[in-house]
Amino acid sequence: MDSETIVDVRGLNHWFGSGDVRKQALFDVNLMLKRGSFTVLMGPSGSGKTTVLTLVGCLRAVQDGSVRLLGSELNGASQAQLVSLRRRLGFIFQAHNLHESLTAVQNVMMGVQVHGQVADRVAQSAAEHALGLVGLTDRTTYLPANLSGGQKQRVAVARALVSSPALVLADEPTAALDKDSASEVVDLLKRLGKARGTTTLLVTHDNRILDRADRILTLEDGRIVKTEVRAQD
Ligand SMILES: Nc1ncnc2c1ncn2[C@@H]1O[C@H](COP(=O)(O)OP(=O)(O)OP(=O)(O)O)[C@@H](O)[C@H]1O
Repeated sequence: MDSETIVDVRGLNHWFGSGDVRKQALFDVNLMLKRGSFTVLMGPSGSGKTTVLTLVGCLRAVQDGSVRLLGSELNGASQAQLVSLRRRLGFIFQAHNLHESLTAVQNVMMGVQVHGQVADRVAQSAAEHALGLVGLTDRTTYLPANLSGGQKQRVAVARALVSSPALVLADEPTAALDKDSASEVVDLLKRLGKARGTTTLLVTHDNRILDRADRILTLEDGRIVKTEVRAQD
């Protein structure tokens, strides 16, 4: 795998449950993400999108097939290896998952401090910078309760990007947002990702996002049934 390939998934199968209720959720999934690309994974509810994202994100164990992430094979990797790889990723979820008792800047600082011992002063300055990039310079001391849905999700984007992860995994990041906020959040992810060479894999039902993607993969019943490549500026 060359250094431009961030994720390489081959022949990935996955099952949930055991015995009579064992059910196959993924069938022979193959996908490759190149450095700096912005890929959207779409498909109906239950088609397996979140399962793919959680396997690539080291959030569940690979059962069958190969997932190479940043040059490391996840199938058979130890918990310690998975934890250390997970630290190199940024995650954004549908619900922003901010800590309600922490201000915007403190939430983003946590994105720096999960990576180990970083002086508060250094983490704070990185967090303030990241909040500036998402247009929230004047909201750094606000608690989540005093921010709009779009602003909270922008804080979540800042938190995911603050430590310059190689790969950002986003699961339905715009589901709870109105049209304008959704566009803003996706544009930010795309623009900041391109500027920093971050690779993005974004799971969505949201058709409003599709014109931003370099590549759109469609999953149905656990299989990738379509790959569309979009010309980008
Ligand atoms: N923890 C689990 N236990 C049992 N079955 C599961 C589990 N998680 C997912 N599944 C099943 O695996 C299949 C794929 O689910 P997954 O959540 O990946 O789909 P999805 O495309 O992300 O759906 P949605 O858009 O509704 O989030 C579904 O049939 C689902 O019911």
